[in-house]
Amino acid sequence: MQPLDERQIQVGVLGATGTVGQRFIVLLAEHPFFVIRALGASARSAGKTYAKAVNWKQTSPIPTIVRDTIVNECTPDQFAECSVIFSGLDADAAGDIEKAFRDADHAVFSNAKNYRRDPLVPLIVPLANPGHLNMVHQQRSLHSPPLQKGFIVTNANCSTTAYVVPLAALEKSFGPIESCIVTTMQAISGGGYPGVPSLDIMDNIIPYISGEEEKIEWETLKILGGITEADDGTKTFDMHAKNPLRISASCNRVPVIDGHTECVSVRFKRRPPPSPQQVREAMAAYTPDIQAVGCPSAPRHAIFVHEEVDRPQPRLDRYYQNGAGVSVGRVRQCAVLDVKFVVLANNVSIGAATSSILNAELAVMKGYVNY
Ligand SMILES: NC(=O)C1=CN([C@@H]2O[C@H](COP(=O)(O)OP(=O)(O)OC[C@H]3O[C@@H](n4cnc5c(N)ncnc54)[C@H](OP(=O)(O)O)[C@@H]3O)[C@@H](O)[C@H]2O)C=CC1
Ligand SMILES: N[C@@H](CC(=O)OP(=O)(O)O)C(=O)O
Repeated sequence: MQPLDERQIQVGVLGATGTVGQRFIVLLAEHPFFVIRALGASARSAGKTYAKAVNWKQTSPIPTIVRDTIVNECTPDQFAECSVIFSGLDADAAGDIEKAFRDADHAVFSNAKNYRRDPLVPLIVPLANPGHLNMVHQQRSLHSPPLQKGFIVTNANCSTTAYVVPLAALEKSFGPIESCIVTTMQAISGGGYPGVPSLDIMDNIIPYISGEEEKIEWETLKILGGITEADDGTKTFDMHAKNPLRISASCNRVPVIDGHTECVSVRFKRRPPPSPQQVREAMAAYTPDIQAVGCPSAPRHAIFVHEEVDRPQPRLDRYYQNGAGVSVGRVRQCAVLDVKFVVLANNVSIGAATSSILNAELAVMKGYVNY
């Protein structure tokens, strides 16, 4: 394990052996102030060294700082020294485990779907709605008993994350958006390891991903909606209720390993709508607040806008800004709605682990993490 200095914050990774967990390990091993202190996975892995427990699928070797770390079961007593907990847990296990860690006063940054709809839990895509982080005060104070340090923050479904970044840029410059149609082409790694059987996905497209369309349609409203504050100071997520946004999502699994590509059409409330060129310029200039705060994992540019007619492509563009930015291309007029474009995001980076790390960096910088 690395030596600690006063600037460093000890973190634990739950689901450390999984697809998202491995990406956490790669990113955290190089992090300027988070230091991996403890790893957790299922009873199948507990008691083994990380190198023995994991089926490592990354292109770089297992970082030496975790190779010989013994994997624990996911119980808070094994993570007492960790102020921050990153969760890449399977959703079947995440509900009870993440709650136990929050109740034990840990700051939990989760990728799982379990708490995304909780009215006190921020659902944060760091390149879109970092301001929702301030809901954690209310989450702590309404907890019984009130919590000093603990909270849960979730990131979104990886397909939601990809297209909500350009949507946030368009809302900011030309909003409100009135309606949106999105068709996804999702990578196999989105389903975790081993994922869809090779005989199903090779030479094929599967036009169904269980629960995915509903998640995209619902999560977008929470992310792009603001927070309403009542006279007594009580806050609620407004679910885009002031300007109802209609969304239709169609989801497909395609034979790509990493990188979700999505075709998006948008209609604005304002008439006349912005031109494709205005949309291109607004996306390229979009600067989310996390860049101003100086989060070390923030991409220099949130959205790269391609001029080439055949971009973005997963093989060429999924590592843009180390997987932390999104790539947009083919911005053009839509004959049915107003404007259409293609967006690509790395589902295991900004779609998962990178978003959690950015959310945690923001929480540290804003003073929400006590360590
Ligand atoms: N892959 C992606 O692109 C995205 C994934 N997500 C979400 O992130 C989470 C992780 O996904 P992914 O990495 O793909 O999944 P994987 O199936 O690859 O990994 C799941 C992890 O959870 C652990 N686990 C399973 N059951 C238990 C249990 N009962 N107790 C403790 N640990 C357990 C596994 O440990 P062990 O190895 O010991 O079995 C493994 O570390 C999921 O909730 C997923 O929905 C979100 C956005 C994108
Ligand atoms: N279902 C997504 C990944 C995922 O796990 O999503 P969620 O965390 O919303 O269940 C995909 O297959 O690409």
